[in-house]
Amino acid sequence: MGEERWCLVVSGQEAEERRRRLLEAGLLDRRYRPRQEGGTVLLPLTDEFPGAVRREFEAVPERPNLPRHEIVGGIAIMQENDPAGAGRVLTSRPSLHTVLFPETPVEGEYRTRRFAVLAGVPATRTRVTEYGLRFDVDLSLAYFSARLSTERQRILAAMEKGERVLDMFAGVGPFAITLARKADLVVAVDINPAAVHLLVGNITLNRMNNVVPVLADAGHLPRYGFRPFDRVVMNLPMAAPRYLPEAAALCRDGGTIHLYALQEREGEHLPLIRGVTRGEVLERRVRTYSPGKWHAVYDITLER
Ligand SMILES: C[S@@+](CC[C@H](N)C(=O)[O-])C[C@H]1O[C@@H](n2cnc3c(N)ncnc32)[C@H](O)[C@@H]1O
Repeated sequence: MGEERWCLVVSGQEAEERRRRLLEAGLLDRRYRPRQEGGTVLLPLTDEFPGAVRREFEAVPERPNLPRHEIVGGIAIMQENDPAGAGRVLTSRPSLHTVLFPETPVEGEYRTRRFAVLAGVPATRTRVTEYGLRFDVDLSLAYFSARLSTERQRILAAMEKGERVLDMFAGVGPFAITLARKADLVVAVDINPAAVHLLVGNITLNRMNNVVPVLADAGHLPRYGFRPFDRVVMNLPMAAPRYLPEAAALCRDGGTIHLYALQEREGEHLPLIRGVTRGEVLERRVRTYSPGKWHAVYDITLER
């Protein structure tokens, strides 16, 4: 069949999480294709590892040198306006139906982009699978980024079962629906009607009966009489700090606020956070936005 390699044998359920962790640690051998054996998944390793066993693997066929792109479901988003390269990207994976080039940056209140179609069928709508959940997205109508999937899993892991969660800037629902796996209730708010329309579809698609979609301005939420939440997610890096007073008013004492913010200095938003809240604050870098600027997340645990 193939070549004998070291590998880890994991259950189907934990395969995606283990694959991601091995990849992050540089231990997954990407030259070979993971494969199933009975009810288990075999993950090829770059080296011998405690618990590793020897199995045969098929090598992944070499890909032609492709231009840089990001994949969102069946759509590839190119970094350069390169129609010839787009054609090669399109044929590199059978799952792709469209290759787009962003003509604008992420902009406006709805945080959307305008795209040119470089190859494939002219579409901005696609279905994304993330950790077993499915999301219908339309990249020209509502924001979506697959790059935040690790963040969603981090918050899910930090949650207790049965929490009440508020997602103040929910978009098509990736945080809200992910966190609904553990939450008792998730209130998912967005100001963009197209995002809320997709969110409603995604709630149905994932058979969630504990997510309440709300079309509203997050700044108006304190006046709607919600009972305080255990956790508030604020994923609007350009402007979320402005809404911290509302988030603090909606979060219970001892609850947690996850504030995503764009910054160019460590601790840039700490003075504002200290001015509005009391409690423990942990700051982490999430991803680079542009040279010298990054998205940070501040996990704020309110004092009891
Ligand atoms: C960066 S996107 C994040 C969406 C989603 N959390 C995700 O991870 O895909 C921010 C979202 O906030 C929404 N938004 C912007 N201003 C808002 C406001 N004042 N109230 C509620 N939603 C708002 C936008 O429409 C957009 O969908």
